[in-house]
Amino acid sequence: MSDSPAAASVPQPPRTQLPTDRELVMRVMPMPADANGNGDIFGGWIMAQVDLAGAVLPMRIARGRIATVAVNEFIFKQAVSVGDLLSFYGKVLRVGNTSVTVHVEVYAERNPADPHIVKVTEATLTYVAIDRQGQPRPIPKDPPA
Ligand SMILES: CCCCCCCCCCCCCCCC(=O)SCCNC(=O)CCNC(=O)[C@H](O)C(C)(C)COP(=O)(O)OP(=O)(O)OC[C@H]1O[C@@H](n2cnc3c(N)ncnc32)[C@H](O)[C@@H]1OP(=O)(O)O
Repeated sequence: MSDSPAAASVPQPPRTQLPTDRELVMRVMPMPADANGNGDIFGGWIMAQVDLAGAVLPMRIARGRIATVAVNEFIFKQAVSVGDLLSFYGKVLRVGNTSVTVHVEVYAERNPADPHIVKVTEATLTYVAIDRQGQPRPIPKDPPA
């Protein structure tokens, strides 16, 4: 019960708000099949979602095929639970000759009876624009038509 003294003493992650300075690139809700033996969501499942979400802005910029070349940083700040609504926000940090580096923040919306928004994960990833042979190609400089 949430109003018991024992539950009241369980530390809760800080409440926060969804960011307004970056772009919402993906939303997804983890399912029971994505959970580990503790009932939390597998870190590997979260990493796969971050890879997909992180690709959205670089793909727009590269205007074509890209490949993940590096996960520069990955932080699991809070556990994710079945039923959390996960929102992925992206921000471009750097556009190079052939690569785009993005920062992704993941927020969980949980507990509809007493809504909480919690930052659960953040990561920095680099994607490379590739041609049909899988070789790096220059990022287009001209704006899209
Ligand atoms: C319209 C829009 C809607 C979009 C809606 C989309 C929805 C979303 C779709 C999902 C889209 C798929 C998203 C998943 C994509 C995979 O899962 S890809 C699978 C996993 N990745 C791979 O298999 C890649 C394997 N690696 C390779 O093939 C080669 O290493 C690569 C990537 C072609 C690069 O080749 P290379 O010869 O190593 O490249 P190199 O010339 O040394 O460096 C190229 C650039 O990478 C940078 N780089 C190299 N190493 C590093 C490093 N360790 N750290 C940082 N940067 C590095 C270099 O600095 C260079 O950058 P620039 O200075 O040119 O800007």
